[in-house]
Amino acid sequence: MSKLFLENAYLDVIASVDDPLREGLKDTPARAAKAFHFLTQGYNKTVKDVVNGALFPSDNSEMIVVQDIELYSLCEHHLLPFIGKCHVAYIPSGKVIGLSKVARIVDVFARRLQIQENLTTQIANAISELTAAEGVAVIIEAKHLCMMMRGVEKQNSSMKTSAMLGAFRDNPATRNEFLSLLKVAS
Ligand SMILES: Nc1nc2c(ncn2[C@@H]2O[C@H](COP(=O)(O)OP(=O)(O)OP(=O)(O)O)[C@@H](O)[C@H]2O)c(=O)[nH]1
Ligand SMILES: [Zn+2]
Repeated sequence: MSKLFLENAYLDVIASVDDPLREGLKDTPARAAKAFHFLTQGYNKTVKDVVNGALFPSDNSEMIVVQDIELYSLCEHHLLPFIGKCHVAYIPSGKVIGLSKVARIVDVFARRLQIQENLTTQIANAISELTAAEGVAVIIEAKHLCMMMRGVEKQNSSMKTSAMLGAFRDNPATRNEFLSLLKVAS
């Protein structure tokens, strides 16, 4: 989508409630277009690009947990933010992934228009495909502004979603180990 198209769209949005040419608002369409482009940058990225080949051979076959990855996304129903934390675990099978790349993969999918359930599954599937791990688990805990600052206006509820693949789905002991590791660290 062209930058100008987006700026004009924001101009119309602002004009529906205020004078878009008044001093305080005159640069807002350009700023808002830039911000929206940033918030949806995941559409311009692929997992392969962000991982940049950072997969390393390893004999380790124990659970690896990356916890409390901050997450900012936009709900596809209202275009309002949902904000929270993502926890990722995997059991490697011959290779491990660069630590920062786990967070980068989260952002590839979070920086799109999303519902939390699909975001969770997409992250898990991407890590599974990339690493061919024995198992992958993803948990997201998030608060949705569409439920807080409008609509039902509940300030304290949050949603937890999970995706469990491979050993995490098949083996309750593996799943429990992951859940207790999260508790120990929090
Ligand atoms: N399952 C799920 N629902 C979401 C997510 N983000 C927003 N929603 C919900 O999407 C639903 C859209 O419902 P609609 O009735 O079409 O829209 P609405 O009239 O704005 O609904 P209210 O929010 O209840 O005022 C709402 O229940 C939202 O809470 C998400 O990530 N997952
Ligand atoms: Zn919403």
